[in-house]
Amino acid sequence: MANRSAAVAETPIRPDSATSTFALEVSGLGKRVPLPSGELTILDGVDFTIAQGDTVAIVGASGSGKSTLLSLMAGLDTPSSGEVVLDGEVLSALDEDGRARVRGAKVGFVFQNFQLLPSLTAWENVMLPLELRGDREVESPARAILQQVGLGERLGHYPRQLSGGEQQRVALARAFVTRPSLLFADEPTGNLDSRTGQAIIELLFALNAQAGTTLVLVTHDEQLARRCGQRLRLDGGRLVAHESQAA
Ligand SMILES: Nc1ncnc2c1ncn2[C@@H]1O[C@H](COP(=O)(O)OP(=O)(O)OP(=O)(O)O)[C@@H](O)[C@H]1O
Repeated sequence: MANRSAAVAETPIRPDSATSTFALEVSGLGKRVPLPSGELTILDGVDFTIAQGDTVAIVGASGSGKSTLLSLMAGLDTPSSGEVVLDGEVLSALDEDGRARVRGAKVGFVFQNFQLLPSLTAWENVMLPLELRGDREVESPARAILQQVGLGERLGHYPRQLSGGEQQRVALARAFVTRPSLLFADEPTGNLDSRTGQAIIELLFALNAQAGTTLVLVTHDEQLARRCGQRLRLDGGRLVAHESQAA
């Protein structure tokens, strides 16, 4: 674990864009879905701002709307009301192609269940976001970041040949290879044993420290939430607390 963090710290990386005052501005955000009997309100009137480089945990009981909020912030879903401004881009003003462009340029996303493509090797999985945005140079940056997460010897291995923690490190490498200014992670340690989860946490914060990437994490893990500079607490789809860590 210590060696992996040290390896990460050796090669500084910088996000391509970090120009706006706020990495994220969320105002009046609401999400409602139709039900046979009416409408379900998942999020209601959520407001907050996050500065570039902050580390933020979204916490709350199961069903409180955490994953929905994360998807809206990352432009993976569209709100019923309100607005998300991501690194200066008003997401609600964009169509799906526009949101995909913003995601490709500014956002990395880590899912709880890794979501690696099983038919691609670790290296190919990490090259994919670079290929999708049309980069000409894909092999070398993908190899470099896999080396940074300690998987330089496993480039040609398929997800089924990797442990859960190794797959999550590939997923982290895939999320970071585009040098996003914001990284969103939904329960990044949720499927891992505590020791492997701890290694992933160290890796996330090492990448944040060296690259200034804003981290926004949904988590039930109190230890991880305490490591973050801010905590957003949801209850029944409403933001009920926005706490900053004591220095
Ligand atoms: N597309 C949808 N259609 C209907 N209900 C939905 C939809 N998306 C989310 N929900 C409901 O909205 C509520 C909030 O869901 P969400 O996944 O955001 O919660 P969460 O806080 O992340 O929960 P958990 O901690 O269990 O993952 C849940 O009751 C969920 O069933």
